[in-house]
Amino acid sequence: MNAGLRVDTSRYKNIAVVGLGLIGASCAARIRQFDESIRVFGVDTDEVTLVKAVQNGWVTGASLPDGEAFESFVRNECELVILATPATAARAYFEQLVSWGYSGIITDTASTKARICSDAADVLPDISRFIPGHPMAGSEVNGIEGARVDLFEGAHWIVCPNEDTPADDYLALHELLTGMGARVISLPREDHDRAIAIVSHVPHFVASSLVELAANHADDQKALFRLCAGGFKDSTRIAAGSPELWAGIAFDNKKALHDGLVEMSQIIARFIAALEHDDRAELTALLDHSAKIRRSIPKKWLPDSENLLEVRIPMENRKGMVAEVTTIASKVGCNIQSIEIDHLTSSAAVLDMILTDEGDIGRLSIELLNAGFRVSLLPLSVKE
Ligand SMILES: NC(=O)C1=CN([C@@H]2O[C@H](COP(=O)(O)OP(=O)(O)OC[C@H]3O[C@@H](n4cnc5c(N)ncnc54)[C@H](O)[C@@H]3O)[C@@H](O)[C@H]2O)C=CC1
Ligand SMILES: O=C(O)C(=O)Cc1ccc(O)cc1
Repeated sequence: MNAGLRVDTSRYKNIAVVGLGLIGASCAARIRQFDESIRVFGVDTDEVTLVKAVQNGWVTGASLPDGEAFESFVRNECELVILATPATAARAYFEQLVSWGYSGIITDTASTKARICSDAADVLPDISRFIPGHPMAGSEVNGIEGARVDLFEGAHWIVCPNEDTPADDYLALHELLTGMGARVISLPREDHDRAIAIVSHVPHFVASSLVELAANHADDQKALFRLCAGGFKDSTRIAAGSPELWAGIAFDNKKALHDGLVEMSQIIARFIAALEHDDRAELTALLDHSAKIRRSIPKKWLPDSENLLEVRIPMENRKGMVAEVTTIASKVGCNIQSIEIDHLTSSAAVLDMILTDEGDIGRLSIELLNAGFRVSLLPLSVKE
């Protein structure tokens, strides 16, 4: 790897986690395990949750939202706020943080991005301080009881930088999240809700529908549900999630969820039609198509080999460069293990990314070149 003065990206040493439920407490626990020197201040409306977080050693301080200790932490120490409440609660925190003169970075974990981004834009005097995030890991067990230190291990964590996002802030967040075991994917915030409707929100409502179907046919629920094999359990686990949380997600992403469910009903209608027409070939073709696609999804996203690739791109005062480059890398399936800025001289810097052996490197180079970047690629031996 090239020598040179590195920007210190591990600079988040004082982090506030607001909402210590499944996601927030898992974040706090993992951050503390990753680096004990990081101070994590936890905030929740539920006092029992605060006590558990402190007892487990997942936070170094904790208070209710109106606690003086929270205000003092934000005013004097805090460099990063992670909002891990339902999305509807975020606006009040943006307002509170602004009133306390907070100028550090705010990120979040909400399942939808439109509402929280619009609230941030309304409230924050400088929208570049908000970098939206969304871990694609979770569970049907909500609250701190469901929290696990390894929840994000190997999971994708969507981050939505845009042209306003300062490179150093994005890089520092990337460093923290990869340190927590997650694999960071950049996605434009405008594309997030439509994409996630298909892979998360529609599946949740389909899972609930399957449970409804079975319930409609269960005189004695226990007897019918005892017949469930793994398939039913696999496809319905998420239906046990918090109804309040999911109703919130549904209305925050109403149009995309609605359109996805309509499309889903059209797909089911094709199965119904094939049955009605005794069309075995059509039914088999439909099943074959989805079986092939399902089999091609890896159980775990793992690099093909331990080979790493260093990608270096001169930085030419181009606004939003980091968002653009990382979004292109995510689009072609490349996994950025680390990303840093090499300041070669006072006026010349290079964006330096280490990629694992995944994705379409050829397409990455072409897309970066087409976007006007000068790119150099260097295979790295694992021992370097
Ligand atoms: N459940 C899941 O699998 C996933 C959830 N998310 C998102 O992460 C966020 C948190 O979800 P979960 O952790 O699952 O929810 P949760 O219900 O497990 O935890 C939420 C926590 O926030 C607290 N809380 C609620 N309102 C608050 C407020 N105004 N101020 C401070 N604390 C407050 C609650 O007491 C609770 O401890 C949501 O936006 C959700 O959409 C993201 C990925 C996965
Ligand atoms: O439990 C699971 O498998 C999930 O899919 C959890 C989940 C729930 C909500 C999200 O926004 C992201 C992930």
